[in-house]
Amino acid sequence: VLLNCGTKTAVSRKLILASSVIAGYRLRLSAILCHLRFSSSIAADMTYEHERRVAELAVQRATLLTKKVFHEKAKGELSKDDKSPVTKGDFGAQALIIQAISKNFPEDEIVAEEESSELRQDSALRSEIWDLVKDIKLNDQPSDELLGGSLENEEAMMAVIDQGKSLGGSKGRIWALDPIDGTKGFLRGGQYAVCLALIVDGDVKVGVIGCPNLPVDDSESLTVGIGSQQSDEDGKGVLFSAVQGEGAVSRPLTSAGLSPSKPIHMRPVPDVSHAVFCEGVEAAHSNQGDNAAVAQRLGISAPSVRLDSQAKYCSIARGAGDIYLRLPVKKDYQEKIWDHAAGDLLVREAGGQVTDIYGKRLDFTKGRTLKDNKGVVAAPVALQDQVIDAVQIVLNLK
Ligand SMILES: Nc1ncnc2c1ncn2[C@@H]1O[C@H](COP(=O)(O)O)[C@@H](O)[C@H]1OP(=O)(O)O
Ligand SMILES: [Mg+2]
Repeated sequence: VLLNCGTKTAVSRKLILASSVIAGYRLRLSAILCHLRFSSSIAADMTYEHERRVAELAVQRATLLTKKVFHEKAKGELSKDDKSPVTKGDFGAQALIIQAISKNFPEDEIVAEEESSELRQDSALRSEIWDLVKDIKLNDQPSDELLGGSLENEEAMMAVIDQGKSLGGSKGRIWALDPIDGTKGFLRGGQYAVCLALIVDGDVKVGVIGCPNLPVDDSESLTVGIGSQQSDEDGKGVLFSAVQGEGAVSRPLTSAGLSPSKPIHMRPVPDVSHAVFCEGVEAAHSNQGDNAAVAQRLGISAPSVRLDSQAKYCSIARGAGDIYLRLPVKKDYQEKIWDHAAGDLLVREAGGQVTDIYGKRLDFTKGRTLKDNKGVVAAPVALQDQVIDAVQIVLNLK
């Protein structure tokens, strides 16, 4: 600009012109930046929506299989202490869910509870499971198509089951899957859950839990305890989900597409002595004596609500119960990541905190197990320190 200028006035005029051009560019640039920032904030809000939807539908579809197996058992088609319903449900649900994950997210790793060697040696069991798996569909074409259609044959089913062998770790996208959590509950007609979570670089980003035997009505769930046989009637079956930073929701399970969801929250507990605590039914999985001693120290006189599976995380996340205690029975037991990842996020997104007995957050970066944690303590954020304090006194940790 300056090279072509003649007089002083021309120079200053041209300088003014040049600076207004620059100002114009600046304005446009800031508008572009603003737009970019706005669209990236929308993008951030939408993050993991696809993963959540696929996970919700995959879990919902898998519960169709587990319920079918449960009905066969309930009709007496299987002997009472026959463990095969669990085996069929476990393998079948794992195959259906991994198939949906690997169709939609082929690069992702999967840490799942089962592997196919037992099936490879038992052709009768294999074909029974295949008969179930090949026919399970959501009664809603777009939802079914999103999950990527059916598996081709028994061999494909076993290959898909074995995609769950990842060793986990601190890097990358890793799904943690428990096809039937709470197998004892499943067998006795109590609570069980189909659980799926996406962990990214060690952080749980998405958590989905299907509880076919939990009442849709939250207020009824406190009455669901040991041996209550609340299974598989109308009004039962809840699908829970959470995405990090976006809260937690629940909706009734259906046999088709997703039903409308509602947000869920832990309930406020102004006085810890009024809290209701949940624990497992199985005395071998958590120390019920220590759990009771903690409750007593906190002044809680109400009896515990006993539920199998991650239904405990779900129950407190929706305010049907407040505290979940899982105090260790065996010193050397390492909790599995698929038993906790989805529930951990669900409770934290509903206003709770989840730690181990030392008050340390669950660490999902250590492989297939939570080897740096002991036990689980989940409570509303405001109560967590108080509960941990009581746990540490009871366990002589302080
Ligand atoms: N000693 C143990 N301590 C804690 N959890 C255990 C123990 N043994 C098994 N589990 C796991 O507890 C989970 C069920 O928990 P809950 O009692 O709350 O329903 C199951 O996934 C089961 O794993 P697995 O399936 O490998 O037996
Ligand atoms: Mg389990």
